[in-house]
Amino acid sequence: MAGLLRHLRQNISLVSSFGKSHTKGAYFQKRHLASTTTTLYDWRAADEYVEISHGDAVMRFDYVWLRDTCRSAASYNPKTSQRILDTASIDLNIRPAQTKVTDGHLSLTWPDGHVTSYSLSWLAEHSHQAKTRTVLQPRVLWNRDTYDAAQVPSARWEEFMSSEAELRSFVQNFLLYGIAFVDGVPASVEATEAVSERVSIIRETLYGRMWSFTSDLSRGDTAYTTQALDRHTDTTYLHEPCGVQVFHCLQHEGTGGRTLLVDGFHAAHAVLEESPESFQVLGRVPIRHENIEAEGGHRNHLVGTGPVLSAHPWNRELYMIRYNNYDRAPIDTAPPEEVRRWYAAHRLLTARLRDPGNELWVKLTPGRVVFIDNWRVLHGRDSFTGLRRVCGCYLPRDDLLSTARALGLLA
Ligand SMILES: C[N+](C)(C)CCCC[C@H](N)C(=O)O
Ligand SMILES: O=C(O)CCC(=O)C(=O)O
Ligand SMILES: [Fe+2]
Repeated sequence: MAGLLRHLRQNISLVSSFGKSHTKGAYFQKRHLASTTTTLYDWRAADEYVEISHGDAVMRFDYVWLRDTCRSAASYNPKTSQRILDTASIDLNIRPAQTKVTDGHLSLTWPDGHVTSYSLSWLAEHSHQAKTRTVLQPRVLWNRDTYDAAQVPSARWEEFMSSEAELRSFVQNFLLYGIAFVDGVPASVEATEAVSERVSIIRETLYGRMWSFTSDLSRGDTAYTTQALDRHTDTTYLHEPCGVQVFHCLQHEGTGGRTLLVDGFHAAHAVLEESPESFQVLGRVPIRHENIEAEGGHRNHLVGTGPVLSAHPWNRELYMIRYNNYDRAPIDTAPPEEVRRWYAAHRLLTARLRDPGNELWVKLTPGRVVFIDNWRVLHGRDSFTGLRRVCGCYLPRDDLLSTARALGLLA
């Protein structure tokens, strides 16, 4: 238990320490765990695996994995980046007839004569050990002061739509901070759609593809009123909540209606520091959220299940927070003693999320489009008076990450 907690803390703090030692550029280089000079590697062939040592890393590759992962033309098609080899046909006890390392390459000759070759640096990069030591997505956790101090630039509509460099730096900022802005966008649904499609495909939901809403209760949800909305993430009632939310306030003649943004990972990190047990409970207890509409021509009953905090099991890196107290369903997915612990943990997380120092308030105005990482950053709004119309859409997370990788970013 103590070991696991230490492990948790190390890995989560890795995420935040990226913030402290934030030097732009270093984030976006592809990490190479190993140099290609063979002299830096030690290797040894055992009965069931090859072991490669590099620095203090000892990496183990089982033979069945080495056969399955073979990148030769007969096993893998580089044109489609797809496997050809039928994995189920590999003898699970396969052993190479010959194993050697020359010029920084491991080569294995299998009993049927087929030769598989890997560069040691490629193997090191694809080792389980490397994965447990690195974060998938470097992030800068923020509160109001650190976000303000970072002076993250907004993208400009014209450049954003035409220049790949502008798009790339926008996506970079989105990945690091979980929010990013585009300024100078024409105040229309069409332009908002164009700006969104520049980043990814649009995710259609029960609210449609592009939506535009005002306080007319046209849907059975508090968003369609003038009331304040406390911080939350959207679409928690989907098993896979929408990855990104795009907002563009097209019109507001009245008072209030400011947008609240809170870095959920920063708050979760504070919980981990204060109470690792609470952090674990929030990652362990599956809860449900629901969206029920039975009036006004809409018939929906969506239910999504998942914990408040989700982390990758191999490195304990946080990748999603689900937090919506409006849409949360009765908790019947855990025994009473666990539920009691969950409420205490939820209270602590809520306190951190409500810390005024963590609140970033912005007034969205026509022309300023915000992209919010709905798996990380919570949003809310002030109550307001007067006519206010907001449009936007949701984007699937995978497709935004795909764009990021295609632009050469680490995601
Ligand atoms: C954004 N838009 C106005 C279309 C929908 C609002 C959905 C609100 C819902 N309670 C949720 O959190 O998902
Ligand atoms: O009105 C707003 O600014 C945001 C409302 C909201 O939370 C939503 O539409 O998801
Ligand atoms: Fe919302």
